[in-house]
Amino acid sequence: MSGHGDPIPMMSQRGPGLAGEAHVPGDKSISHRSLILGAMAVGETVIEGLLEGQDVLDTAKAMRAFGADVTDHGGGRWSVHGVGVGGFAEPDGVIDCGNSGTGVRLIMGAMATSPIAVTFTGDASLCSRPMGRVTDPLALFGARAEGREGGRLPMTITGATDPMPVRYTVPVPSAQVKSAVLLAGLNAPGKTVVIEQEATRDHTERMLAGFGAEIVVEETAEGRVITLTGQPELAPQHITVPRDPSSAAFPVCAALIAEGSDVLVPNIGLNPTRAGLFETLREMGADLTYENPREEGGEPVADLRARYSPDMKGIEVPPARAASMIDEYPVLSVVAAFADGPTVMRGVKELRVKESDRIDAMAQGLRAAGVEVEEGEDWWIVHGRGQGNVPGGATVESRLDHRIAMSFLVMGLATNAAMRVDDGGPIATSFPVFEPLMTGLGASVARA
Ligand SMILES: O=C(O)C1=C[C@@H](OP(=O)(O)O)[C@@H](O)[C@H](O)C1
Ligand SMILES: C=C(OP(=O)(O)O)C(=O)O
Repeated sequence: MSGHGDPIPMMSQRGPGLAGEAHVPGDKSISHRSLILGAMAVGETVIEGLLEGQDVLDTAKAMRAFGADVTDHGGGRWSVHGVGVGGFAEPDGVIDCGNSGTGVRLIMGAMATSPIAVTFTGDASLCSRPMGRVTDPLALFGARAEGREGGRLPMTITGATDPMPVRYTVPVPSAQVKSAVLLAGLNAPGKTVVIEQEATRDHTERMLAGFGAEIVVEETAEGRVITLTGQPELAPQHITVPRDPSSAAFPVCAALIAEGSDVLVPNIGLNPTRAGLFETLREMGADLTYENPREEGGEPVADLRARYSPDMKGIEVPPARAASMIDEYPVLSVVAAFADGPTVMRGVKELRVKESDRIDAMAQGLRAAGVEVEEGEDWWIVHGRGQGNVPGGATVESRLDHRIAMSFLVMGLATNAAMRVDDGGPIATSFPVFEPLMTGLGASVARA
């Protein structure tokens, strides 16, 4: 199990409101995939705007351990000299994916059809998360996994020597599982078919097509059927990473709840498989607009403008939207506390197996801040108190979970008394510039 530095206690409190432009970093999902597919291509892939958060840096390190040449040119520009599909070398040491579920699961898929044995580990959070959801389908290709009970890290995967293509229906709505199977399918001869009943983020499919793989996506009565032809030669790409909507969520939600705010968050990727939060906020009555909508690098992009919205109402979030905003429920629950009436969130069992059990982590912190929350295994309800009526004044545990830490720091910008988190360290996994970005907008967020 890898370590984590000394805790960084942080606090936030109400101030004059947020103003200005918030330039959030590159998309985490797309950054991981750029490095992994770059490492599986032949030749030099150039990546602009890579997220330099710890999760992605751990994936870069792993790609080097497999033999790819990964170089940081500064200013977010990186290059990867790939080793080709099936060209991964057996790493000398353990692959430590830190806090990153996406990193470990995608890399397991990428190596599972090569004849190498790889031991994976991570921090205490990652070592508590389920890996069976990935190792089960990888076993169908012929890979073997040996780990701790319950399919937990540390775990050694021995890749298939004679991989077979598979047909697999993903049993949980998970882009990580879908992607692991597709990446494994790259080095299996013939057609690998993945079926998902609920559409999840489709960055892997889009990027595989961009690298020249033969990939067909069909909407059928069975679900979304993705067919990948194995053993292509992937052509290196020039990738510009759009800015992360999951990071944009924090300054956007802060502006909606902090009195007097008016914030512009430019160049945000609005792929429909990711933009569910913004639709939900608009349905709640948020003053949130998409300015200058356009297409960049095959992804829809717009500038988001968020203004203080004192009259938001609680709503029932459509469960069908869950996958498109799965990482945004923690910060949505904060906004819901400032809306009038209940916000009902159903069909969200996956929240219990993220970096923390996010329903439990948010429910406990919200209650400590004076907000009533009800919960069940796959649902929760936040009873909004309305703007100006949220007490706050609590210290909450971030549980090695960046989104929990950032959500409560956003909350403290509008509660009657300051909010504190015991450890803001995990924020560096996805949003290393969170603190200067927020203070640059005038928010009172600080180490405490
Ligand atoms: O594929 C990805 O990049 C991700 C998929 C989601 O996880 P699941 O696949 O577990 O839902 C999401 O929560 C995670 O932050 C990133
Ligand atoms: C769930 C998340 O990431 P991962 O699964 O990659 O750890 C997240 O970033 O919210």
